[in-house]
Order: sequence, then C-alpha cells, then structure tokens
Amino acid sequence: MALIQFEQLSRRYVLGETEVTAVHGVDFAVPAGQFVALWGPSGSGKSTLCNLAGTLDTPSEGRVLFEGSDVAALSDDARSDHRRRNLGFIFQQFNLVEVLSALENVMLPLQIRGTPPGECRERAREALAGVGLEAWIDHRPAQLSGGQQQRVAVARALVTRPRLVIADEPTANLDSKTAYRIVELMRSFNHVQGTTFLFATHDQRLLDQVDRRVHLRDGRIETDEDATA
Ligand SMILES: Nc1ncnc2c1ncn2[C@@H]1O[C@H](COP(=O)(O)OP(=O)(O)OP(=O)(O)O)[C@@H](O)[C@H]1O
Repeated sequence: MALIQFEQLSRRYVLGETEVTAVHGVDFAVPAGQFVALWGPSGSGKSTLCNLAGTLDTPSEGRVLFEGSDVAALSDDARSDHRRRNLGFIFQQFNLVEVLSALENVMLPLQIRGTPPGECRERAREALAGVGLEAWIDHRPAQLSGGQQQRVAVARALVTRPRLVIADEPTANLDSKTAYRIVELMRSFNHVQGTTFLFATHDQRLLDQVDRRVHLRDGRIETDEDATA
C-alpha cells in the first residue's frame, strides 16, 4: 500500500469572477521510503499539491489517502491530529519562531503532542546534534545563518519521527554549498530512518538527488520519472 496517494484530486480557487484550477484530476501514489520531487513552472500546482498532501488545504474533488484512509475527509481536529502524528513540514522561509531559541523551536512539536518536558528537551537536543547544531541550541533564529535556520527547521520537522516530510522549496533561499548540505541531511534521514520526503521544487540541485521527478504543468502530471520503479 502507498504511504500517500492522490485519487482524481482537483483543487479550484474562485477569485471574484474567475475560477483557477490549480490541480486537475491528479492520480499519484508515493510508496513509503521514497524521496520524491514535484517540479514544474511557477503556477503549475506544486505548492497546492503539497498543501493537499499535508491536509493544510482540502480538495475540491478527489481523495488524499494516507495509508489507505481518506485524510482529506476528516474533521479539522482529526486532521490536526493526523498532522501532529504522521507529518513533518519544511518551508522555504524556515518559519521558525523568532523569540524562541533553536532548542525551544525544535521542542515545540513534541510539547504540542504532550511529550513530558524532560523528554522534549532531550529529543530536541539529539535532533539538533543530528543536524550539526549542538553548539547553537541557545541561539535565536536571528542569530543564525540561513543554512543554520533551515537545519533547525529540518530538526523540528524530524524530531517527532514523522512518516512523511513535506518540504516546499526547502533550498530556494540557500547558497549552493548550504543547499547541498541540507539535501544531504534530508537524504541521510531518508536512508537511515526510512522517512518519506515529498518536495515541491524547481531547484536543480535538489532534483539531481531525488528518486523520482513528477513534472507538473497547469495542475496536471506531465511526466513521472521514477528511478526506483
Ligand atoms: N489561495 C489561492 N487562491 C487563489 N488562487 C490560488 C491560491 N493558491 C494558488 N492559486 C493559484 O493556483 C495555481 C497554482 O499555484 P501553486 O502555488 O500551487 O503553484 P506552484 O507550482 O507552487 O508555483 P510557485 O513555484 O510559483 O510557488 C496558480 O495559478 C495560483 O495563482
């Protein structure tokens, strides 16, 4: 069974008089452990598909199956619970909480799950060590470089040991060397922990490293190159 599967998925947005179909009848399944990129020109539907995969948005038509259950059809509370239990998110803008230290940022998803404080601290510390930031745990985001901030964001996404990480343009704001390190880091989690990754990107540095490239155009899948198939 696929870890995540889209069935005849569509998403339309109404803007005044006009209707935009951002995603159009997409059928697509990602097996557990795959390192997959959605790519295509601006406006092709990459972010919309990521948001649907992450249950941050709901489809106009079709289903989003996570291990066979339709997560798009769940109530708001049940979707939040699914996100907390199964998903990790990484964003282009890092989205760290500015007033919290690196350690506190990484502790946050564990605290939300109700993990005991001592364990939150210990696991966050381990996750930050895993991304090479053990010396920076007390720094706030503004005191860190872009690459360090994205490493904190990777630690925050992975600290709960999610089944699926959804990363929308995770390397877009990074220089080449830093982008390469971030991709290596995510790849090593993919290999060692078996974490599945779904990226939206048009960054060739990331596209060169994935198992599978799904090319979108106008909200439809144009080609699907799967090196693992
Ligand atoms: N909240 C929204 N309201 C209205 N239209 C939207 C909304 N989100 C996306 N769209 C439209 O849906 C289409 C797909 O957008 P989407 O952001 O998914 O593309 P993308 O491939 O991620 O683009 P980019 O690389 O520029 O981020 C675009 O035409 C966009 O304008």
